[in-house]
Amino acid sequence: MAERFGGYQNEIYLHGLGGTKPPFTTDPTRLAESAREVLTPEAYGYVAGGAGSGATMAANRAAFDRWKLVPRMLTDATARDTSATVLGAALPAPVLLAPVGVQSIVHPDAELATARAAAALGLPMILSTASSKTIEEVAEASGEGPRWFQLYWPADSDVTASMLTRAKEAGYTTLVVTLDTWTLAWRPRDLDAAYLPFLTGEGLATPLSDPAFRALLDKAPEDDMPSAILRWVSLFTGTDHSWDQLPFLREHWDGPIVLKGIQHVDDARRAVDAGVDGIVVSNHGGRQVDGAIASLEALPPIVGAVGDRVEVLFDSGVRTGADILKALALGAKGVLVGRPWVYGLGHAGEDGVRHVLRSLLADLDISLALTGHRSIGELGPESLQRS
Ligand SMILES: Cc1cc2nc3c(=O)[nH]c(=O)nc-3n(C[C@H](O)[C@H](O)[C@H](O)COP(=O)(O)O)c2cc1C
Ligand SMILES: O=C(O)C(=O)c1ccccc1
Repeated sequence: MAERFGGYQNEIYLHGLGGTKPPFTTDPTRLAESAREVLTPEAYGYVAGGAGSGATMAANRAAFDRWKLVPRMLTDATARDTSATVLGAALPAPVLLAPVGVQSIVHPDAELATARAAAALGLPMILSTASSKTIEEVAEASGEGPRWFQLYWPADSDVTASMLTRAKEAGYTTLVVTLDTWTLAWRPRDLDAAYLPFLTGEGLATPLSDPAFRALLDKAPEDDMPSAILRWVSLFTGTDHSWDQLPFLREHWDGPIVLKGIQHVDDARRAVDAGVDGIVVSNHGGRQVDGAIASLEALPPIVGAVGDRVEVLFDSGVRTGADILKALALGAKGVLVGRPWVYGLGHAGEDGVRHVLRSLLADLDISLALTGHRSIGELGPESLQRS
């Protein structure tokens, strides 16, 4: 395991010896601007944008800056191990690909490319309900890689049950239920461009191919796409569910269930009471509630309240290896990463996703070493100082 990910640094330098540079930047802070050059303005705006004024997106980053790592010396971190077990899955690092819908807007290979890149590294790709390739197609592309499925919970129980059955049959083991996007936020960039990718039918591959969904339609989607799209939108947006409906998901799912979008300590407690296996402390990358607290600020109190009863994962704003160390030191068992690899996908499909993930994992491995830790388990509050 030692040096497995950090080895990407050597690989890049050795290529440099032959005059070859990496495919695009290794600088996580420059990924967005470099992707802007290769994406359409609408696609870029959709991926990079946040809700409202962007205040929550900025707060997510500012919160990481308030925590600083305190390096330790002479700890013999030459041989180290980034592996971790997340919800029963043994992973080479506690890093997951956050569910991201409609990937065809950034690259035609879309979720298939992402699935291949994730599988090659052994990291779970959490497949969005709003994918531009079907669950079955993406499962096949995942090969031996771990398969997690994200549910946007439709307002129809037959459709919900059908999609869960398909996911199970396609080999998905862990269910991530996203709670914070039961309706779309006020997103000025997309509104100004009158742009909503799934209103073109992109991102609806799974529902459009679903027998229970098709049974609700008067005409097949192929014969009347606008009606099919509107029907889907009415099922997935505008209707919220309630805590007492969670047993329905448990009845239709055998593996771990994770609730994504938790920010309040009391909701974390309710999740525990509901008997779920994990939660993702997330504000959807600042794309939903403008003016909400930074997701990293929500993490420590939630870990304090429920961390011993449920696995707490984290996302929103993770960009660097140091960010991952900080979230893990504050008690997260794993982190989800969203936009960075989407930019990689836009740049170069599967190779682009791989480059971004390998860069992030190498940065994680090297940062773990240079702060004096030999394993993920050694990280804790004493690894950090708040400033
Ligand atoms: C373009 C885009 C599409 C997304 N689609 C979904 C989705 O389909 N389901 C979901 O649960 N979260 C979705 N998210 C949210 C991510 O899963 C994740 O919470 C967020 O991107 C994390 O923040 P980060 O981008 O700062 O890493 C999306 C995010 C982006 C940027
Ligand atoms: O844009 C998003 O953040 C998102 O979660 C989403 C919602 C519906 C379809 C695709 C993505």
